[in-house]
Amino acid sequence: MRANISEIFYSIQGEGIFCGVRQLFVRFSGCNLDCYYCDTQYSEKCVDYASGRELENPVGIDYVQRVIDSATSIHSVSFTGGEPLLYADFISGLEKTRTFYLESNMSLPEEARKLKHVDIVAGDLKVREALRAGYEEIYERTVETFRILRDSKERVTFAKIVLPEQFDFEDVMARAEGISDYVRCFVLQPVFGSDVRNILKLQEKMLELADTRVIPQVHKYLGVR
Ligand SMILES: C[S@@+](CC[C@H](N)C(=O)[O-])C[C@H]1O[C@@H](n2cnc3c(N)ncnc32)[C@H](O)[C@@H]1O
Ligand SMILES: Nc1nc2[nH]cc(C(=O)O)c2c(=O)[nH]1
Ligand code: SF4
Ligand SMILES: [Mg+2]
Repeated sequence: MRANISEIFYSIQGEGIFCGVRQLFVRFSGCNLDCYYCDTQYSEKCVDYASGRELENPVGIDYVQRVIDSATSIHSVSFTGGEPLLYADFISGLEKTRTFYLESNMSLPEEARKLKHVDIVAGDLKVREALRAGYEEIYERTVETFRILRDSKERVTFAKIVLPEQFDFEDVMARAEGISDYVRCFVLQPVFGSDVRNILKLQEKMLELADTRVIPQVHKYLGVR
């Protein structure tokens, strides 16, 4: 099995409730959504910063398994992208020799069913303002994906809500309520560099519903990948 991978690197997890842990990141190329704020680009080749090599895409599963098996002092392996659920078959074909952490837009429930063995799910709940079209259908698929990969004794699942300065307060509250049974907590993540005043007001309201934290993208302040 093969997958298009943009980069493999070590860094600290810069987002969400595991902020600060050391991870091996595997970044898949390509996405089914088009968020206006997306900060991610893909290189044509797979750049493996862990070993200082460049590989042709698509990369074979045996190569990725070897990188994972030789990873040193990591908390977990972060599968991100792009959208890693587009590569659910590939990820489920890997032997879980480390803790698996999934970073997903949560819009592909059929693919999520293949990935029930992941240990940590950092799932986005997209706000209407993030997307150009098709929000209602994407939201429905998001609820279903959170239901499939819900928080449990075996898995930590939390939701990240990435917020611009202006957003529909009531709509975000209602959307969050729709998945609150499936997540351990909410993380409000500002679109990087934007004003947080409205986000702090939202936190105050959302705390009536669930544990809700405001955490920015820490890796960008540190200037690391
Ligand atoms: C690049 S995405 C990859 C995983 C998946 N496609 C998703 O959106 O969750 C990783 C995380 O970065 C967030 N993100 C992307 N661009 C951002 C920005 N400019 N400011 C804050 N968060 C951003 C996404 O919302 C997501 O939580
Ligand atoms: N350090 C660091 N932490 C991250 N957490 C989520 C990321 C992502 O792009 O998925 C990311 C990333 O790109 N870098
Ligand atoms: S879903 Fe993730 S990778 Fe895709 S466009 Fe949005 S932020 Fe970028
Ligand atoms: Mg990133």
